[in-house]
Amino acid sequence: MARHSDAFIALPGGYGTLEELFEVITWAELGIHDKPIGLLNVDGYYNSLLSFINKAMEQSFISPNAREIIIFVPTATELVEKLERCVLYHERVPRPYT
Ligand SMILES: C/C(=C\CNc1ncnc2c1ncn2[C@@H]1O[C@H](COP(=O)(O)O)[C@@H](O)[C@H]1O)CO
Repeated sequence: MARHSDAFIALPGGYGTLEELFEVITWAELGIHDKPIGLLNVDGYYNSLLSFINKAMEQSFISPNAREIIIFVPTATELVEKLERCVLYHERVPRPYT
């Protein structure tokens, strides 16, 4: 399923959502895919996760480049716009893993 996707989107969710989210993030960090990953941050649901990730970056556990893997946006419209821009960009880049 991941291979056939153009992008990944996480809505507010629990352990299952977080597990799948971090799986595709770590795959991106490892270079297994270069597809955009969006978090729909409805009513600030993911604000505390964003703070934690920023703290991990400040303390050098997450690199600034890896921090940029995730797109945090509050609305579906904004998320689709940003993901479409990323997909258009990535379609111009050869994908060695496909
Ligand atoms: C082995 C893998 C995943 C194992 N976990 C799940 N597999 C299938 N469905 C799941 C898993 N965890 C949660 N779900 C369902 O998704 C919905 C949202 O879950 P959340 O915990 O509230 O985010 C819910 O319907 C769960 O039943 C492969 O990596």
